[in-house]
Amino acid sequence: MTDDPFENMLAQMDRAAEYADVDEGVFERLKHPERTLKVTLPVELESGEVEVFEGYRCQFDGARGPFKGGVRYHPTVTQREVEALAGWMTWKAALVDLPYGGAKGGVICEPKELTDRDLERLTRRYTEGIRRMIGPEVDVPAPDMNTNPQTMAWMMDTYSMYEGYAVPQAVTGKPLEIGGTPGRVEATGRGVSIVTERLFEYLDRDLSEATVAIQGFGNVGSNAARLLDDAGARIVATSDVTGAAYDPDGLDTEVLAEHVADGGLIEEYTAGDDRPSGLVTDDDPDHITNETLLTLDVDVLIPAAVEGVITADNVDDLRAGAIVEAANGPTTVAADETLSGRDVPVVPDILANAGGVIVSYLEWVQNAQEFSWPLETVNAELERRIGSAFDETIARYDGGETPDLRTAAYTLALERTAGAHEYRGLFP
Ligand SMILES: NC(=O)C1=CN([C@@H]2O[C@H](COP(=O)(O)OP(=O)(O)OC[C@H]3O[C@@H](n4cnc5c(N)ncnc54)[C@H](OP(=O)(O)O)[C@@H]3O)[C@@H](O)[C@H]2O)C=CC1
Ligand SMILES: O=C(O)CCC(=O)C(=O)O
Repeated sequence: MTDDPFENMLAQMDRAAEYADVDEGVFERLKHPERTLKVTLPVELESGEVEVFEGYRCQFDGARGPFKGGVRYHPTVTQREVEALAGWMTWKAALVDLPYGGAKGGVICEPKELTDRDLERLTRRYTEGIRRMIGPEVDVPAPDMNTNPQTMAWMMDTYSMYEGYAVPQAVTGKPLEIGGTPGRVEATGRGVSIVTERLFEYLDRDLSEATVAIQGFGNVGSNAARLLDDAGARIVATSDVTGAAYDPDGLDTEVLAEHVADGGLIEEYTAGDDRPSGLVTDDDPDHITNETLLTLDVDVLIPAAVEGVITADNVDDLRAGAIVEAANGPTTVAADETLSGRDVPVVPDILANAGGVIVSYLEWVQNAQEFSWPLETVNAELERRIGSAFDETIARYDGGETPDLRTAAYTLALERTAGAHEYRGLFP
């Protein structure tokens, strides 16, 4: 088995193809990204030093509509990773039935070592580099790891400067002041929370008695933690890259979020005195490794950081009752087969983390309409769309058509994407 995320995505497709009604020629086509642009990005840093970064934008498949997908800033970005992430975006958009194809962008950099001004220059350089490839009807970037509304504002501004007028619809995940939608910042975490609640309903288990461990406490992990906490679940562990905090009585997700927002590391987190949620614990949390967090005996494990963390090497040690994949690609195919054999429900990434792209779509629609919706409308539409994709996935799995939820989700996504290709035709 492989650590290569692209190979992992292909293996997931192969696994699902056994159960999907897809033309062989079209299926072969779907294994190849449409195009990937590699850009060289010289940036004069605030220190006066010039650093040359490398970035990518991959457009994986555009049969169903404009390409859509986030931009990641991370030291471990590779072309293959960006191509895998663009593939997963394609299956995600198809599964939740958005009129989009899939894309992804990435820049190899360590954002923690860059100042805000460095990040702005890098973002503007990157946007200029991929400018000819993106646009409201062509390819619409959004946030992913280590990018945020400010990054999207710089992208929107750079794109707009070249067009000569403001083009809010060119990116999503923007600040409200320039055409962002209420609800996008927390949308991915909200979607994770909704599908976890739906899974518990389906399994006839009680979420208010459930313990949850979340790897990663960034945008997605922290919002999922807060919303699941609000839904009554007990968040017993979470982490950043430095390590995890674990308290079997439950962590105070509000205090923890403040600690992280103030620049604190999870490995430094202590319970402190200020507990606004009223949660009572006497002790500071234990500090454990990210690897140990994955093996905790919890009702739900939510990987919400990087890909390839649940593998053949640790799957036998996993004790979680269910897995909800907030991160993209956290489980390798080898581990997946073991979990499927053990009947551990795994809500796949293309469903579990689709809340982000759903609300990005709602932002894009509002920009096109030059009209803005209230938060309640956005959240209700998110819940309706992700709930409906959840029901369709369950219907395919529960009827015995597929061995697990991932295969069920992939068969739906592959059939929809292949169907678009069949109607449009493979040849110009
Ligand atoms: N943002 C979005 O809307 C969407 C994101 N996703 C996926 O969700 C995942 C998280 O994204 P997001 O929350 O936006 O990213 P953030 O950058 O906001 O947060 C990432 C979190 O993961 C931690 N982390 C990074 N590397 C590791 C590692 N090697 N081991 C353990 N923890 C690590 C980070 O710690 P530290 O802060 O110390 O670096 C941080 O807590 C990604 O897989 C992303 O692709 C999916 C759909 C949409
Ligand atoms: O909001 C979007 O358009 C895409 C978010 C994203 O990158 C993802 O779902 O992985």
